[in-house]
Amino acid sequence: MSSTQLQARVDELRALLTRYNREYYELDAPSVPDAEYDRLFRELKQLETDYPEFKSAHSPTQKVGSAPLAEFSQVTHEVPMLSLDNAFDESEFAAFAERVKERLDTNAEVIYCCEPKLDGLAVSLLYEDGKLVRGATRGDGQTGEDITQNVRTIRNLPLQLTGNYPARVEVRGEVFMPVKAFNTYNEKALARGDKVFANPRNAAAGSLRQLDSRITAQRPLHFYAYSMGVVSDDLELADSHYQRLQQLASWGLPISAEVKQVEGSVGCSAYYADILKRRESLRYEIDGVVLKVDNIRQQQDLGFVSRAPRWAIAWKFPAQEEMTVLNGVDFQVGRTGAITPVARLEPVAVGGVTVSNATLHNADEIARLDIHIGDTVIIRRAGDVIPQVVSVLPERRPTDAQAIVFPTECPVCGSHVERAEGEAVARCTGGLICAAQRKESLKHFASRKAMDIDGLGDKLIELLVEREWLKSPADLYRLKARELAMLPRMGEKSAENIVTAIAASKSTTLPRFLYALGIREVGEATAANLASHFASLPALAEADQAQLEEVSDVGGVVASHIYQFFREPHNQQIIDELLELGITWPTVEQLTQAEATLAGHTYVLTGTLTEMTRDEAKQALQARGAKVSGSVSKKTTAVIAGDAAGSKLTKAEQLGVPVMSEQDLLALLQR
Ligand SMILES: NC(=O)c1ccc[n+]([C@@H]2O[C@H](COP(=O)([O-])OP(=O)(O)OC[C@H]3O[C@@H](n4cnc5c(N)ncnc54)[C@H](O)[C@@H]3O)[C@@H](O)[C@H]2O)c1
Ligand SMILES: [Zn+2]
Repeated sequence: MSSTQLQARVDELRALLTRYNREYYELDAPSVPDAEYDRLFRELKQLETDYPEFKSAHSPTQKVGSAPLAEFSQVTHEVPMLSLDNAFDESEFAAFAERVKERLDTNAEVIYCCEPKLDGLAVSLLYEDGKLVRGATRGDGQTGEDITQNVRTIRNLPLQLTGNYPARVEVRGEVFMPVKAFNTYNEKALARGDKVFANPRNAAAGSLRQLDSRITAQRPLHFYAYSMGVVSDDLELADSHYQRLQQLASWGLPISAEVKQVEGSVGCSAYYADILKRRESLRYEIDGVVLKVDNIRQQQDLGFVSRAPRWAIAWKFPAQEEMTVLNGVDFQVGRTGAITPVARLEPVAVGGVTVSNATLHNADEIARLDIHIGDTVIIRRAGDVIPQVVSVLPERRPTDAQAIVFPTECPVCGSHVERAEGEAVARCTGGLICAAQRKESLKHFASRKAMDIDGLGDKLIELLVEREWLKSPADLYRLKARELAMLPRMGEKSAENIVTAIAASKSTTLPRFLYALGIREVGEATAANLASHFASLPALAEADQAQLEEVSDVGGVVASHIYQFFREPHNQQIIDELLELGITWPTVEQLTQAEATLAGHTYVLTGTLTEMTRDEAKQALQARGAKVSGSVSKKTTAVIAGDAAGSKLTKAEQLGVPVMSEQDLLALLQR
């Protein structure tokens, strides 16, 4: 590279890092993963080392954090709050440990204090006479933001010290959001339609740096102390960092249970390996371990460089977030027909493994991320959880990026895909024939409240599906005892029993058969209502949406599920096969005209009845052909109001729907 090219690269790196610092420290909304930031930072540092003419005190490599936001009052740190140097692998850590020994001019093993590197944000807490009087962020290391009111809301942070504490002490530590709390917070935010946080570190920073401390108070933040700033001299401090942490603990300050004293670089390596192994089981997210020379005198001998102490290093774990390119999207069909978009990624190492797939959850998530094929995306893989797409880098979108089109047909069976109103999940409607759903729909079909096939357990169904003996419920009725008997652990006798039970299930009832079909949201009760309303299967299959909604307990969503089910030719075909194979039921008695005195009327029950329960009233009305609905509309014939009737009564009055008393109801039922 020519000197002009080098200068251009240095300028570019500085501009990028300055921008990323602002996004990360000031806005709590980074646009690139830490791994990318770290790569650029190291590249710049290397260039500045190799070509000292590019060195500058204004370079991001010489600075800590970012300037405090003007919205907050400012706090000047009496002792600067620094950053830490990083090691990304064993050899970098070994080089650090060597340098420490050389600088201390010792051959003896150095004692280290090892701590988890909590991934949150650094705070400074000032205690005077044991009382918390001020809390501040690190800011640019010299000046931070006054967040006293906010830190006061952190539950495990003492407002008053206990035991034998010094008159004045500045405590430093990390504020973070435990992983479980972070997940719960995001789930709720998603349900409310609020902004979600990309990771626990952003959640902690965004929650703590609020102008309104009431918002901070609602966020599940946590604090661990890891060092001291200035301390008044009325109390003697230990000359070991580890011992000082114990002193902090004795004053009531929470410290991590993972803090450990070890000998030399061998001890540090073992600590690193142990914590890395347990990383996922810790309650909080960590991005590495911090290894500190334990002896305070040795710390002082080693001193500082511009942005970090020479006596400590952050040995980072493999990053849990990385960036890569979205090459395409596949749509997978789950056991219940739910269709999940899966991102096909350019393979990338995340959290120590190569990731080439990530879930995109559903169509809403695709819209929320505004993700296109060809986009550069940030992937997060924490623990055993399926990798997630956190965000998209819109500025890196290529011109030929393609929008993601959700399929209208099931990729497995070709059935129509349905997405119910108000639901995030899209589903395949081919429940009976869809290979992806075969096991579940067959288990349901055979279950006790459905076709009630004795002896046909879940395990056997799974085996039969795996062997492809069962592709649809109709295949059940074609099974031969002789074939079944060849299965492992199946005697001739039990094979015969099963075939007999299958044959016996042929004579069933219409409600059972409807329930067995596994139409979404059609439970036993709805199946029974459908059967008595339509009396025959063809009548039900031909009913339109409005006719279906006339059935008691059938609302718009259920009606649409039923309607769609019978529009699917595959489903109709299986039903025909089943009937041909001999499934029968006694004709359902439709109400005679004489019995159906209330046919075509819809009633709504509200309040407490005295002569009967609401359920009894409902059954009595339904027995006379009426529909009983849960909500009042213009179509309601009348609202029957018992004692303490509420909003439904008001609604009826607003809509001009007649209101009847319990006495009126009794009279109606007498007719
Ligand atoms: N994604 C981005 O755009 C972006 C931008 C800026 C910074 N960053 C990330 O932040 C890092 C730099 O941040 P930094 O200057 O805060 O340094 P750092 O996070 O690498 O290390 C210093 C910090 O570690 C924390 N810490 C946690 N546990 C500790 C312990 N036991 N003892 C001492 N300190 C402990 C403290 O908050 C301290 O300030 C980068 O390496 C990068 O990963 C990312
Ligand atoms: Zn399907």
